[in-house]
Amino acid sequence: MEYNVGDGPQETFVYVEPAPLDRNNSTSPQPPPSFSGRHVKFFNLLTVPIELYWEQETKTSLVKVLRPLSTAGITAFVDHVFSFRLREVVVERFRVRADASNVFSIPLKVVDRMSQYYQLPERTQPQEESYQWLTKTLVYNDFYYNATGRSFLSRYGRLPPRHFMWPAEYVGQEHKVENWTLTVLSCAPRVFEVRDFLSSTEVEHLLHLAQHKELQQSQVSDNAAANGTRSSYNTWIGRRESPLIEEVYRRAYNLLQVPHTLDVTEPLQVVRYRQKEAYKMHADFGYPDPSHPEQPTRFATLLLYLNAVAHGGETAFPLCGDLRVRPEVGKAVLFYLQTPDGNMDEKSLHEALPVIEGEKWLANLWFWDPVKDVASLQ
Ligand SMILES: O=C(O)CCC(=O)C(=O)O
Ligand SMILES: [Fe+2]
Repeated sequence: MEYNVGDGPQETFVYVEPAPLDRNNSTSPQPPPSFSGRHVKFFNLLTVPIELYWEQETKTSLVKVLRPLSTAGITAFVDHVFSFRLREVVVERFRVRADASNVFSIPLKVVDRMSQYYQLPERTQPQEESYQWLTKTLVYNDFYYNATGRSFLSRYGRLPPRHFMWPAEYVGQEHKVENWTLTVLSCAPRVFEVRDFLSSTEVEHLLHLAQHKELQQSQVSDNAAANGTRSSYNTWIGRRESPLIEEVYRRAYNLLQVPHTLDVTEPLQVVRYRQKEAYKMHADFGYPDPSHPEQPTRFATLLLYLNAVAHGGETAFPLCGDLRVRPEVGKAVLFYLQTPDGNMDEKSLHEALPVIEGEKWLANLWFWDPVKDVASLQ
């Protein structure tokens, strides 16, 4: 794709999603989404915090406060309206669209005028750097959206993922790693299942370790918006807690073909959902500080199901038809959070449906690209 973000014409590789194939190599249409929502990314280009509100007919509610020169992402429904407010004044309104990019900012041409009008502080040197990256990203997003039909949810200049990605050319395609088989459940996003990834001894061991720790109410990074988003409890299990756990990590690294030497994962997060508990639609990736040269963020999620749920509790991927994965003891599900050009994959939005009967136990293992750097997230 050719583009120009102000440094002269340039060319780059962008990922255009291929039509999925069926087993006979003929193209089959991508199933339509069963969810009328989108991932929405907001940019604050000002040197002061900006408040993001959700505007409903009868009330408005604060979603979050964006720090100066930062970005934030949320999941929202098409046609919902949001606003930026500065000193209680609405400075911009945005409507979530089904047929356009949902990357939103105060228009570039009014940033300076607005800064003067409100007598905002001048940009410091690090803020100036972030400002340059963010404005280039906004310009790049227009080119990217035209070429790919997707919003550019990464930062301009971010490299493609350094890690290997398994191809997903058709549903049912299989890849073998050691004694395990990755079976493609969806091509966009790339979702794979691996049955019997954990032995029953490993599952019992993980449950045993988790049950002996104190479970905490699950958190999400953006608290204000998240009230009611995630109702489960969880705890964390580090790699070195036992030889059996170390073996699970080793196998997971092999499954994804990522280097063992790098600190590419977070600790295992074991989650318990009781009846009615759920995790509403969300993205697992986050946004690093725009000035961070590596732009570290989550790259892939490996879900490990630790029990079979009597009723409910499926993991749903509603932006690729209505894929629902049923928990089964020892089953793993791998999905990528990025596309091969380093963009964040909006289609990886997913949801843990409410448990209707029984309990659900699951572990998340999050892989980072290039390496874990939680402190970089805004
Ligand atoms: O519980 C599940 O099925 C998915 C959990 C999840 O998406 C998360 O914890 O980020
Ligand atoms: Fe998730």
